[in-house]
Amino acid sequence: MQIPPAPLLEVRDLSVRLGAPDAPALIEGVNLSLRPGETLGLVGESGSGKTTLGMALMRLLPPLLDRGLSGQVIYDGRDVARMQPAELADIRGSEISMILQDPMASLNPVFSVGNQLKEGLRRHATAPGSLQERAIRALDDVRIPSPEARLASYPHQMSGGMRQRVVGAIALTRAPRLLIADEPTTSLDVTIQYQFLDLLKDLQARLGMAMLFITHDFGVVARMCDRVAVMYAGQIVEQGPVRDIFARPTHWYTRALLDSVPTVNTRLDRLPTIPGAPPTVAARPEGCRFHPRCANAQSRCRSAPPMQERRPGQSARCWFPLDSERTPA
Ligand SMILES: Nc1ncnc2c1ncn2[C@@H]1O[C@H](COP(=O)(O)OP(=O)(O)OP(=O)(O)O)[C@@H](O)[C@H]1O
Repeated sequence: MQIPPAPLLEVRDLSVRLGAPDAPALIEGVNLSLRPGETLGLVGESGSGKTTLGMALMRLLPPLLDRGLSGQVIYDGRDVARMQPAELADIRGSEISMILQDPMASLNPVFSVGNQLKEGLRRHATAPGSLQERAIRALDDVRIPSPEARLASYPHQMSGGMRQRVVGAIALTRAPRLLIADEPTTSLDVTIQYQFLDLLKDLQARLGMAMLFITHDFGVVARMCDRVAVMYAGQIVEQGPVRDIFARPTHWYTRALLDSVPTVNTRLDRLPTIPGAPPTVAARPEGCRFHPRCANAQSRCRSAPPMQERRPGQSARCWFPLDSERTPA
């Protein structure tokens, strides 16, 4: 039997509070791990804490929240949660990269694409060739047509899909070992979305990088991810291999989320929705945080269920887990 590689990233009991140790937590008790070459999807409704978690891993949170960070983020044997600014800058520059939802948030509008790419290449790349040649190659890698001519373009002269490719090219100049992609295709048209996802997959296979893929779209999870973690109200409530989570979710929230995804056979008037709305950070209920919206809530759910393994590699935070195959609507 082949021994799987050691995790590149291991997150242990990570919480982010609004400053003081007794202040409300944006995310709480997060545990996850990621191996080289693996893609973990992070899904959940808006406000569940996905972006906060992604930012916390890179220590890019605003100062108040960064001060409220506790737990461990072990990256390649070192704890990012305890790193000093110089070490953090080093790791962000060469080991971990991030792609955000809005490419304009990552690009500087007053510099040409070539300028921004070369800045990244100058600091990080060790590949052969002149800066100009390497910049052309970087655009070619993300399949931007006429890359040489494109170097002179400014971000506003490009389409959304092209801009996101440029952001990808800049992120990859660092040859990162971990890429955090936070809803990178949400702002793109559907066909462009799929092209960009396929491109990321190709590049991942070539570079062997691990990927944390933040999305609210299970279609994207199915296409991109090996494992998935489901977040609700600041906690991971279920995680496991994508195939198992889709076929046999054990948490009622995962099940409800999956049931609200249309398939080609679903009549839209029959699509179930999850009643109610997720709680705000300040109004999270005691016990299982999903219980006020759960179809199977019982009195025991007013106390907090621990995360427990249900099947090999699949665990959930629920007192009364589901145990049946899911038949999509
Ligand atoms: N700087 C901040 N100060 C206070 N609360 C914040 C701050 N940033 C985020 N929050 C709150 O933390 C919660 C989690 O937000 P986060 O953006 O991480 O969720 P998300 O799952 O990424 O949502 P979306 O899918 O909409 O991006 C939200 O309720 C949000 O209002």
